[in-house]
Amino acid sequence: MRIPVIAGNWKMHKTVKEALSFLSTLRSGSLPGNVETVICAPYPALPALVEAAEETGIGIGAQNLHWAEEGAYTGEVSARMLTDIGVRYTIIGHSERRAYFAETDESVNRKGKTALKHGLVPILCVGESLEERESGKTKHVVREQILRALDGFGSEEVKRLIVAYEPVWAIGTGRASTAEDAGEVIGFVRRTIADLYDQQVAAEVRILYGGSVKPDNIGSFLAEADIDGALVGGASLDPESFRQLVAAAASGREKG
Ligand SMILES: O=C[C@H](O)COP(=O)(O)O
Repeated sequence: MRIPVIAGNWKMHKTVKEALSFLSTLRSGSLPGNVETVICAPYPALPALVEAAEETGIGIGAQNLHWAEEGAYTGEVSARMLTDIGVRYTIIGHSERRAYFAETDESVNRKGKTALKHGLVPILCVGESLEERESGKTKHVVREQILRALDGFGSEEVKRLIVAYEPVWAIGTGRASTAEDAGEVIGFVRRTIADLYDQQVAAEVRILYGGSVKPDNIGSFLAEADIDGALVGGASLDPESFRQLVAAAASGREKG
């Protein structure tokens, strides 16, 4: 059975103080235990969040990492620096990094390998632009992103991955995909993984939807057989809204 995942991506929001205040509010209520709950925060907040999240069951993640072990890469952060402070997840290939920071499928692939080597769980983001969608290329684009990102990955590595399907046009726009469309693309991603590996591997990989997920629409996404949770931007910034997202995932049915 696949455990559902709710991952918040705070993007470039929250100082250390604001991050700790969020966690303190979140901790003041109960969080269900049968959901893998993750917060991907800006680097400066990570050490304090890891410490504050101890014994809460909440995993802390980065939003990016560098693929090299170490070296002359000004401004970058390595996998070892993240694991050293207790970070357990990292987003790779978010569309904002692809669009604004020249992230390529090749760098995403290298980052994924480095993350796995160091025991981090990569949250691999894929998704098509509006233009690609309107020209009927969604599945082609997503398949290519998956093939290139997973190039050279073994079955055991892929099982540890979390994939997030995030159509670029749905991110931060308030215009979410329909649950049916998202379910169809995510089913296609699972079949692509089954073709590349096998059914068992595909059945174990958690695949999330991301793009304008809110407490009032998450239920429809979670009702889709292949959708295992959500990667959430805006609605993860408020502790009450984030709690509602986690609660919705906890009340869903088991999948896989
Ligand atoms: O990583 C999260 C996504 O970019 C979704 O952001 P959003 O929920 O603000 O649309």
